Amino acid sequence: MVERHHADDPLARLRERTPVLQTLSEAGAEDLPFEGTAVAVSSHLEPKTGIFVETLRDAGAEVLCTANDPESVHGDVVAHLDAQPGITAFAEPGMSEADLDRAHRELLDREPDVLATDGAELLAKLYADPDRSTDEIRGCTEQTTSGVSRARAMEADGVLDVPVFAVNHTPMKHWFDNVHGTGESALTNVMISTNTVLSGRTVVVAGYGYVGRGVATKARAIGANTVVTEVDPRKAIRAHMDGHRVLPMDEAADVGDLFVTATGNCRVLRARHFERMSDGAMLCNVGHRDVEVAVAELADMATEITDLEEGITRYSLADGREIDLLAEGKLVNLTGPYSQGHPAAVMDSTFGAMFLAARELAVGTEREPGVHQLPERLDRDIARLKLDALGVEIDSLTDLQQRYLDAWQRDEIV
Ligand SMILES: NC(=O)c1ccc[n+]([C@@H]2O[C@H](COP(=O)([O-])OP(=O)(O)OC[C@H]3O[C@@H](n4cnc5c(N)ncnc54)[C@H](O)[C@@H]3O)[C@@H](O)[C@H]2O)c1
Repeated sequence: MVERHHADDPLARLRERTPVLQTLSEAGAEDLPFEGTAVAVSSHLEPKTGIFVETLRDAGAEVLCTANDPESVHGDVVAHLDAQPGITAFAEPGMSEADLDRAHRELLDREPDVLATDGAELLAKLYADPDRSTDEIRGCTEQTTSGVSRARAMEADGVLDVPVFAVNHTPMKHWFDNVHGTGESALTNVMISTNTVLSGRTVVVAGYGYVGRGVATKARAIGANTVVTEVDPRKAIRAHMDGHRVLPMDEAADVGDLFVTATGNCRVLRARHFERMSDGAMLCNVGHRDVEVAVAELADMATEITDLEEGITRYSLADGREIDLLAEGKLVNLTGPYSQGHPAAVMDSTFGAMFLAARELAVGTEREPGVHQLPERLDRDIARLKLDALGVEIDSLTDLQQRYLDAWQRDEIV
């Protein structure tokens, strides 16, 4: 992980590159929509999250921030945030999973009104403790695919009694963040940390959702041969029609040079696949935490495990093959040695959508418990702010065009 060294303000450089959040921050400082509201932010505590936290605070919130992954806590960001009025950090660099668990409990003891989560861990902790009341919680806004599926699982179990906005599922999030942000940052990290050229190599991508599609498309764009594995027939045909080779993982294991898991699922790469991989194969994960590669099975097969360099662990197998695991099977774009997460330009719209979702929970009409789509008007608001920031202008419908689209007897109009 790269610590930044802007002595006085580690967020300074990123403020310039997050125009959507800066606009929301300026408007929020006038209206103070979050006044009297405590917002708990649980995310990767790195600079872009820091900007999000400041934006909420500028708009009147008391912000309680914590990590969702101990590996992605940036000490300079935490110190900078914690020193500001209206912000309390419940995280520290080098913390263990047990420390993080304790930090989450301490944060929840402060009884936040709104949760803004990445992975829904804080939401799950809330319901895991039967002594905690959710009566005063106005809702949660969830940023990522895995967190939304977790919230849906809570809803299906009849546990969830607050509204959750599935921010991941709004177009202004997953069209850009999952596809371009993860796609580019994952491959960049692999190439830098392994000093590898991917052109001409075979990249196997497990999962062809938004993230997998981004990784596979960008890998092919830089000259790699791409193979996709899937369990959903529609996603598989989409990958096929997009020009990737689709194979079961048992066969893909034979041909891959680099394997990238992007499924949100567990044990996608496991012993039966490691047995077939070629010498020098590299494995990494950009999907869900550290469960997509069965690292313990790889360790069981190894006669020697060497920390080759930061972020690369080499597993030497009895038959002489060596397999390199990147970032210990954790998210390579967020916890790898050179990781800076997603580019600021992408997180600007993601956190912009998170901000509007949290504001809707704080001051909008009360919603039923359950998982909700972000209202389309808010998604469009983010798109407009983003276009303004880019200086890109678009056309608008003429009155006649609008009437034409609204009519079913169209011959009378044209
Ligand atoms: N690293 C990051 O910065 C980052 C950013 C965004 C999302 N994510 C995570 O990436 C994961 C994928 O997100 P998404 O938006 O693409 O989700 P998605 O639901 O659109 O796609 C996941 C795909 O994986 C497939 N899949 C499930 N199990 C599989 C298996 N065993 N083998 C092959 N394919 C399988 C599914 O059919 C689906 O098509 C999630 O865990 C999400 O939280 C990570």
